[in-house]
Amino acid sequence: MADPQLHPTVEATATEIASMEVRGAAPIAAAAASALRAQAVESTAATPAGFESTLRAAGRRLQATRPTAVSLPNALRYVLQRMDGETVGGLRASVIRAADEFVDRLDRAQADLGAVGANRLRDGDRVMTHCHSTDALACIEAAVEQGKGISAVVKETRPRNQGHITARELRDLGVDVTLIVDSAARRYLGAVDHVLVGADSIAADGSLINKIGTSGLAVNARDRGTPIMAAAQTIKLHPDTLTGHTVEIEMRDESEVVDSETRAEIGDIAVENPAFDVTPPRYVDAIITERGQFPPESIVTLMRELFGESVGEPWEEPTGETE
Ligand SMILES: O=P(O)(O)OC[C@H]1O[C@H](OP(=O)(O)O)[C@H](O)[C@@H]1O
Repeated sequence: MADPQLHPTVEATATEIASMEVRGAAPIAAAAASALRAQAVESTAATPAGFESTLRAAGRRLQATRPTAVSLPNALRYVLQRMDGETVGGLRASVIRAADEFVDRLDRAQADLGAVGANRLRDGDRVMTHCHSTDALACIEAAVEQGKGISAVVKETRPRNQGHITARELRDLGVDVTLIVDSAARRYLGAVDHVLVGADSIAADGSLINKIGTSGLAVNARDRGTPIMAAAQTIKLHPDTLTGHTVEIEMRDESEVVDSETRAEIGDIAVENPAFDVTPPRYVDAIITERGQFPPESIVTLMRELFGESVGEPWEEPTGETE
């Protein structure tokens, strides 16, 4: 049941993230920060403690939607750790400021990352993509803006076919696009210059957590000698993995894989639908961030610089202070 304290925008955003109407790690982060902002703007809390408690409840509601993309908790951390003030008005202003700053930084980071990624692409290059990643597309967009001619082989990316979104967006950029089924990827790998994917999370050891199918693609790409680059803003770096935590892989509903008619036909056959997989760092050539490109094994240095060794969960109520 919806929490009556929560602003309708928080509920709506949480529902849209869970149903994947809002999807892609960066768009999810922006939506979550904006939802906290809406909660702050219209909060009717009478006391500073009440205001903070409601913002944390909104954070918990958003955090509980999807488990794999770390951009979501990183967005909540950014905003909630900057919530500061002695009065409701002061607290409200701090949340609005932090949310606006976060979204602004996100936009700038993607543009900066795009410029870094574009430097790896030469005029005439052919790129293979998997799923739909706004960070990955920013690299191709920047290359096209530099006047480079780029063509693309786009994997459709079952079960939700987000490759179709990539195909349309690349076509609109003027890229020559060929759409293929996922199982055709190996056949085309010898004829592409790069595999370019996004990331939902990057672990401290440089592992790439991305849409299911990425790891098989990366192994095949290595076998064919095709370099693989992952475009990932630093909000995709997973700080919990610094202390040994693993990244939870989201299991989604079987209805994304089989329709109800097929479900009835196949009877008691189990269907599983993992949304992501883990690509070991040795299969990834470069992680492209707004801070430059990194070999996966060195990403831990950047993570320590950005997060330190400890990260909080500012959406949790401090012990003994529930309201
Ligand atoms: O942040 P951007 O680059 O847009 O997307 C990053 C990743 O998010 C997507 O996951 P989903 O479609 O939300 O399950 C894909 O796995 C994509 O590579």
